[in-house]
Amino acid sequence: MTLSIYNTLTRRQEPFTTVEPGKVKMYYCGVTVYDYCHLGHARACIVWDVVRRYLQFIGYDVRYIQNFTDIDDKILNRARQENSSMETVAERYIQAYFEDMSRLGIKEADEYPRATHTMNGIQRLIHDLEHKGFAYPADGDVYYAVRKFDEYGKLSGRKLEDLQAGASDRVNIEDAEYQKKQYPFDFALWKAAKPGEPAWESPWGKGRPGWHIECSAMVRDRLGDTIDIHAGGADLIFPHHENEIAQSEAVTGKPLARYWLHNGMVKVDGEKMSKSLGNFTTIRDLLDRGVDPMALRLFVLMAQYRKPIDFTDEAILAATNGWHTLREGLLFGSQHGKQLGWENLELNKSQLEKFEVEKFTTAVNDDFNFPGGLVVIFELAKELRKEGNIIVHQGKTATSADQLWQKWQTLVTLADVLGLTAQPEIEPISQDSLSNAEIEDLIQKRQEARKAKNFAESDRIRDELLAKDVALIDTKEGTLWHKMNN
Ligand SMILES: Nc1ncnc2c1ncn2[C@@H]1O[C@H](COP(=O)(O)OP(=O)(O)OP(=O)(O)O)[C@@H](O)[C@H]1O
Ligand SMILES: [Zn+2]
Repeated sequence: MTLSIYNTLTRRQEPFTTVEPGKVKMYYCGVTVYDYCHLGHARACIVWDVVRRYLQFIGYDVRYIQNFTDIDDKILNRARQENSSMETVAERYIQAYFEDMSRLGIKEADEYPRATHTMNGIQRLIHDLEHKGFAYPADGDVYYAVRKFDEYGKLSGRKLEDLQAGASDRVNIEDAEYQKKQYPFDFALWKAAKPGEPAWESPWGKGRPGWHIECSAMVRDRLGDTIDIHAGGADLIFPHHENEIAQSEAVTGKPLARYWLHNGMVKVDGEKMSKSLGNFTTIRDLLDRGVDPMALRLFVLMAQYRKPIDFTDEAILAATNGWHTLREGLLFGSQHGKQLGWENLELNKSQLEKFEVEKFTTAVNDDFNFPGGLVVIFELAKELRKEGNIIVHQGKTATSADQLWQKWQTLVTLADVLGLTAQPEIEPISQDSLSNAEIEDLIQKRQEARKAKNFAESDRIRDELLAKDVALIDTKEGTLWHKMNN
């Protein structure tokens, strides 16, 4: 079975074919940099990282571009609050983005264009839109005339008439922007400079670009008129991606993207996790609480990528459990390889178990079914864990070293496609284990140390537990713990 994927644009699962054979051009709408990334961003970044890795695994040459939105009202508000500049805020959170994503093992994109670095491309596009009659200036702003683009609404399935009916009682006619627009759903391509805000020279006067135009300009500059995959969270389908299509396709007359892919939301109590709503947990908070980055990856990949997922402590604990099983399988080579006569542990793609690889690709080829791929990975990990136990307890196993080598190579290779890797040197597996009562006692002592603000002691206790394979997760309701070898 070859790869087929669900396309938001056609609302169908379709065979995957590319503009240029063997090559994939992919663009992902990245973060607006005004705060630390939360678990919703983690999901989006993990999903698209794994999609890219998988496409490479099945032989595509992938060019992957992800933007940073570094001009935005939210960034300006943040700069005002802390009495700094838009650049300072943006730089800080771009830096933080790279720190967090490297902890999660996200591969870097080929390029990270920023709105502030794309001013020529943005202005060229607005100029072309104006020239073709899709945009009109209004008092220093420039707006896109949505009624001029016949196909407006084709991605989201929303019709302008319905939008208008739904919004008539919510439109603020006092709003300055509203008064400049010829039609309420026209959107800003360029906004006239406001006092004290950063601004760029342009044919329409000093100002700054709207949000949607930056992505159209970046795609056009970096990847060309038609790309293969345009990705982002499902919250971006309308209006952001609808507007990107309207802008780009009005100018080029060609489809902006062959496939529109959208990841489902991370939710908290049924609501989207969001910076704006304030119901978020940052990636760094979660990892600093002791959750393994690979467990977070598993939390994301255990769900079909388009479906929403609820963030709960229990779900993270279940993923942590899964990760410890998988980790044991991945560490099989470093733990038992010497005894089995393996000289080095280098991976060799020609020595994989073809049948298992096929099961894995058959699963994932069905609309990036990563949970299906994980089933194959977990089967291998459990088999190797069992073999490891036999070796430890009986000194040897009846399975041949060659067979085990193939299994282990296959496991490590397939897990790596999902970005799941284990480091033996920083994750030693100890032999002596603690009783439940001893663990509870140490957790109690750690709580007391934390209450007394003796963080050195509380960290020491956490490390002591970790060295004995007991992981802690602090939650609002107290500390949960988990034995990593179970
Ligand atoms: N809760 C979520 N679950 C999954 N993906 C998300 C979530 N929130 C944001 N994303 C995705 O992350 C990427 C970057 O989002 P962006 O920086 O625009 O966040 P945002 O929506 O402005 O933030 P917020 O809504 O948290 O204020 C987008 O592709 C977006 O769809
Ligand atoms: Zn975008």
